[in-house]
Amino acid sequence: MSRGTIMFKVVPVSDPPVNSQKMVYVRAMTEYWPQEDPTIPCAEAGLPFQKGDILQVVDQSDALWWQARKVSALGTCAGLIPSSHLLKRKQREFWWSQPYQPHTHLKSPIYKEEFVGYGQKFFIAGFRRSMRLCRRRSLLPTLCCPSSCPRAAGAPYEEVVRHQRRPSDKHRLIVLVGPSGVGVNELRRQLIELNPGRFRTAVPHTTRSKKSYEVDGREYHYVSKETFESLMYSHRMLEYGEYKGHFYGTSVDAVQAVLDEGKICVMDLEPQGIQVARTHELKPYVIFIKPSNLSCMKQSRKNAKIITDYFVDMKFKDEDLQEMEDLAQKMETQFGQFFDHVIVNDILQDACAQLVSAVQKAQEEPQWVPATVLHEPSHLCQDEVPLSRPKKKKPRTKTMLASASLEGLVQTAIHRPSESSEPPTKELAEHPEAPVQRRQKTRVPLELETAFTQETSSPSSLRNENGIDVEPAEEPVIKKPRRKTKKARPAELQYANELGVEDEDIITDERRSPEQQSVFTAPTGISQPVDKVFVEKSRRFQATDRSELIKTTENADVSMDTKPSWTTRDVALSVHRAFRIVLTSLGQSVICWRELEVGILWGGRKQHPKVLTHFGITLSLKFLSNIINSKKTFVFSRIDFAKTSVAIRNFLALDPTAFASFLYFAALVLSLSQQMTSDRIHLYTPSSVNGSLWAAGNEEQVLQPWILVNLAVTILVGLSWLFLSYRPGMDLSEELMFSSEMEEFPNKDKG
Ligand SMILES: Nc1ncnc2c1ncn2[C@@H]1O[C@H](COP(=O)(O)OP(=O)(O)OP(=O)(O)O)[C@@H](O)[C@H]1O
Repeated sequence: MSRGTIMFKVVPVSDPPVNSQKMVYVRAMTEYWPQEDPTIPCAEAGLPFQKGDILQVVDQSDALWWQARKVSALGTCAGLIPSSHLLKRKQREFWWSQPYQPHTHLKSPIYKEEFVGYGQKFFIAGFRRSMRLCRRRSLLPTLCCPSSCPRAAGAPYEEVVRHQRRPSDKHRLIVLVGPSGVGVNELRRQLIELNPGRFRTAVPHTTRSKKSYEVDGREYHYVSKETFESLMYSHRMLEYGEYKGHFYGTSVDAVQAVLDEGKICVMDLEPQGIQVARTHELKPYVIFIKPSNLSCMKQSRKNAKIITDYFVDMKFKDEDLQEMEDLAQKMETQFGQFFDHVIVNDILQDACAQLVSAVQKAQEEPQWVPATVLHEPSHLCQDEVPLSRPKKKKPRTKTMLASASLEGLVQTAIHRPSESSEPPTKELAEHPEAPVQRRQKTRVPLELETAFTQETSSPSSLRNENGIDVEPAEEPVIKKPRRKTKKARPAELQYANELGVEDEDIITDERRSPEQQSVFTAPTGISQPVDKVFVEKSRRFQATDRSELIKTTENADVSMDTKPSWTTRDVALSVHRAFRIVLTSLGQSVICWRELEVGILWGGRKQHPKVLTHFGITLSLKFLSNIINSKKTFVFSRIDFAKTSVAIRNFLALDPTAFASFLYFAALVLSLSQQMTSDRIHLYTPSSVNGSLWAAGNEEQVLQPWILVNLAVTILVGLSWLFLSYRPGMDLSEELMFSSEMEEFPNKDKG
């Protein structure tokens, strides 16, 4: 259907296989459908791929369109795929064209502590606490997650190499990922129980204090908050969270310790944490545990229980299963490219068998691993695919490399990181990729990027080897902003950064030599910082003048509003304090009322002299004890009654606070023993009156023990108040409200 001149580019097949030296394997981090891409020069020649597919890139000589085939179908013809740079650009354009969607977070981890195989000789700590009930609480899921770094997330291809672990190497870390409730912990537990000598989990760190039955390094590593924070900030934590005011997390070193023992470390991670774990030292193998379909799950989870925060076993409801399925889908969409293996957990035994076999394969069979992980400690926010250009080796090595490359098997020892930075070999210099450097400095309008078959008559344009019309390197459009950039560099760069201009958008004077230019990163489409930036206003993006925005930023009062927002904890504390004030006031009011009562009774004593004299004395005593008793809320706030053993120990050690509390407690019990008499006194009517609770003549008999008990109560309360005055400022109630740890007990099902 094309008109005008059609130009074909015919490249002779070089000897032997096409560009074998440039054969690189990549994992697709996104999907691509050529039939839906209007910019592809020939949709039929396009190679569709999905996230996670491993592609063999056989030709990268074109800046925009590479040729590749799927490793799963190496016998087929190579097809066209967008180059890394072009695909990234397409992704950005696609992103901008999308309506605004608030970021949805996946759940974040918290930790549960649990014995496994109760009565057996090993512990498993650090199991996640189910988020089902407690997820509504405010947690601090501050995951240090480079995947949230848009640059890392945006890399469309990731270079991978085939890696076979040598028997002398440490084992690869096994990471299990899955939606809450799918059975991640169950499978891990089963795997470890199967062979505790071979599999282990990493011991997590916590900032909470050790319980009496715990051993440091067994359930947890107990560390100070400062130590924990330093681990966090030095990126030594694979993931961490806060629960009940304490930090919990699993460190790289804890995993390393298991691997150093020669065991296989099995841990579960939230998908956001996978990127952090992808290091040279851990080489994680990620297994996604996926729920089966709803009807199967209803059947298989008929008797399963959800372990909740409160240790109440609950059955799965339909909506739980639905939620699990939805979450699994979201995880797959967002993080599927990082999964090395997927296991559908339907029949538990089957899933467990699959897990054992997958773990075995991960350790003993060749696998595709990210090149960065294999070469050196990873650079977490590395944006582009490293895309090293394999160096042309001397004949002997070359054969070895070529054959290894062809087999798709490159050993660690062969593939050295230095290769990417090494200067090109002679052969490379002989066949320079057509003006690579010029392409780097050239801005190709997007519409021209696909103009393989179009003719252009622009006299000022050059034509690159692909027949793409490009503007010459010395073209003024490029030069102008470059000079400008140079002049206004400090301020502009600062604003540029504020406004999210990426480094690659800024033209500098540096000219990269073709030697440094990786064929993979051919940055043909370098853009310039434009005058307009898109700013989100009223839930959509609108173009705004960059200079205006800078002015606004300058003029705006940028002082941060550091006013802390109210947390649930603050509300609880305020309510507690308010209650304390109300209770105290109430106590004072009761005392006033007593005073009034005594007054009234004394006033009427002529009528009932005997009884009322007793009343007067006893009520005065009661009045005194009430004054002191009104403080009892505070007395009991000085001791943690939940920890009875500690309280008794303190009492025996004659700790004044514990002693005072026990005296109060005794006083309380004594006063309750005479409560009935107290009620009769309150309802006193002379025995002569019809319906009186008092029999004539026995008032004294009833009142005698009442007076004695009240006397004892008053003495006890007085004494305890004396003891308390040793430590007047102590009040544990607020602390206990939040920091009391729940005493857990073994789960029946699992015990
Ligand atoms: N295939 C299965 N068939 C039947 N029951 C299962 C299966 N897999 C897991 N279960 C049960 O489902 C419940 C939840 O499993 P588990 O605690 O392992 O989930 P999880 O993925 O670790 O979730 P969470 O992170 O919320 O703790 C457990 O009672 C477990 O025994």
